[in-house]
Amino acid sequence: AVDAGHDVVVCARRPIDRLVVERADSVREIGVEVLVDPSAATEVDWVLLATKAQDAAGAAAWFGPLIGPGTTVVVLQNGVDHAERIEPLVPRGTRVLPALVYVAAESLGPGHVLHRMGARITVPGGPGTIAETARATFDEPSATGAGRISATATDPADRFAALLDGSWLHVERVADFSTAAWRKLLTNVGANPVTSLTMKRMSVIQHEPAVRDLTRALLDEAIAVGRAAGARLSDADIDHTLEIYDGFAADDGTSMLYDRLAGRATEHELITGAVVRLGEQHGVPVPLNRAILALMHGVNHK
Ligand SMILES: NC(=O)C1=CN([C@@H]2O[C@H](COP(=O)(O)OP(=O)(O)OC[C@H]3O[C@@H](n4cnc5c(N)ncnc54)[C@H](OP(=O)(O)O)[C@@H]3O)[C@@H](O)[C@H]2O)C=CC1
Ligand SMILES: CC(C)(CO)C(=O)C(=O)O
Repeated sequence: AVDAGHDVVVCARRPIDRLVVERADSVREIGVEVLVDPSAATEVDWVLLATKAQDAAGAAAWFGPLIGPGTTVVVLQNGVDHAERIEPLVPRGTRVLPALVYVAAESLGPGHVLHRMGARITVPGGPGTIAETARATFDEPSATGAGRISATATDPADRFAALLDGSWLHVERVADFSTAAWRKLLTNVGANPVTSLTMKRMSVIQHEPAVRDLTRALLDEAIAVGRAAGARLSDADIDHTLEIYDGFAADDGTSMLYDRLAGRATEHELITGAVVRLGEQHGVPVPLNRAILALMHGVNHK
């Protein structure tokens, strides 16, 4: 948003001296205002919510001062139920825009982020077809989903694309967001718990045959649940997701691994938990995801 020319205020829970984004070939300090006290915040056009799902309720103190009738809240989190999760926390009638984040980043400390790969954010609305989205990559959105944005756009998805126009991020707009959200969930259903449980990076899925077989089986169960829930997924999504995992560097991790390495709570309920809950709801057996969920509960046991 800074690159697109906007004033950005970071609402943090602890002071940050500098905001630094590191990439393989660059280190950049980003100029932003940082607030730590919600009473210092004022109404804004956009709230970009990027906490872990379990921290959203804790961040709700910011919503009162930040949100007014013209505000749109973009939920930049994993999972398949962004709006249902956040709507109870914001004033009734607030526009909530779910967003699928195809940006892999590792927090290296307060205000210090390592951007590993990806530049795509997918939101609901617009012309993008699901067949094309299936071919999109972390860096490149589908051609129709990234199409022209009208300067007078009123749809929240178009307005969000316009907001980030001129930045390095590509906002992709898709008509069938439910399928898109399930497809993004697949990128997490295998890699996130497997890396977090093994405490290993992507190479464990890329190169350890038994782990790869387990990952394939976790994806297979999740696809059956997604289809029962109405997502237009097919068996081809297993290979597509494994190709995505193979596209990571061997030492890339996942947000759930980074949380475990830092001793923080993990987002397993949002990912494996969603597959297990919806599997129960739709009568689809998910024994492997259920076992993985139990182990994630164990990892988070205090
Ligand atoms: N990391 C990744 O590669 C990807 C992550 N995602 C998803 O994006 C979302 C964000 O993940 P990620 O960026 O990894 O998360 P991080 O944990 O790195 O960042 C979340 C930030 O939220 C802050 N926060 C938590 N509670 C509050 C609060 N009450 N008030 C203000 N700030 C608060 C944290 O502050 P503090 O620093 O004090 O802990 C932290 O800086 C998750 O849903 C994740 O699944 C999706 C795709 C890729
Ligand atoms: C692994 C990645 C980048 C996508 O699979 C992700 O969404 C996460 O780390 O939570």
